[in-house]
Amino acid sequence: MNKIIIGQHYYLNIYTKESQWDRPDKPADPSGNGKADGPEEVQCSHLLVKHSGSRRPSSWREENITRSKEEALDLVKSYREQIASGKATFAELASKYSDCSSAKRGGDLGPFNRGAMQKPFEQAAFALKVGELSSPVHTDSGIHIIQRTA
Ligand SMILES: O=C(O)CN(Cc1ccccc1)C(=O)c1nc(-c2ccccc2)[nH]c1C(=O)O
Repeated sequence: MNKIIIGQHYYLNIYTKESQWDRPDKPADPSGNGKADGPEEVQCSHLLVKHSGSRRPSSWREENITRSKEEALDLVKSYREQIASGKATFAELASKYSDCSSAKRGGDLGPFNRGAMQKPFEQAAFALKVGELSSPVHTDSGIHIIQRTA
């Protein structure tokens, strides 16, 4: 149990809201990216593969999408592998295979804040570092690979 000494000054980082007894050895980082809850806004691209259980099993690619969820997951994993190994770029595969209308923009969704996307998508996107590829993400729309671009 730490002793509390009445009247002892402590130091508060006004950006990350963290406090400490010892005098900080460097100025606080105003971008607030030091700690706490991560970025306010991210920019991402995604590749969506819909399946028979998608809320809207239709897209610019295919009027009536009948593939199973398992088939969709196999496809998403294969696209992820091609991107991660450098065999193809994210934009090449998203523009050819994504069942989202953003396929026309290489999968780019532009910048967004928390609250804009379905929760599983948001959680995955905000946990990525810039340039990082997500694991397969399941939403009501289908199965996604997400790449954070900013
Ligand atoms: O889920 C639904 O009931 C229908 N949707 C939502 C939707 C439909 C058209 C445009 C944008 C979003 C989709 O299935 C969908 N979701 C997305 C999506 C999901 C997560 C992040 C970004 C886009 N794109 C699409 C699309 O057709 O183009």
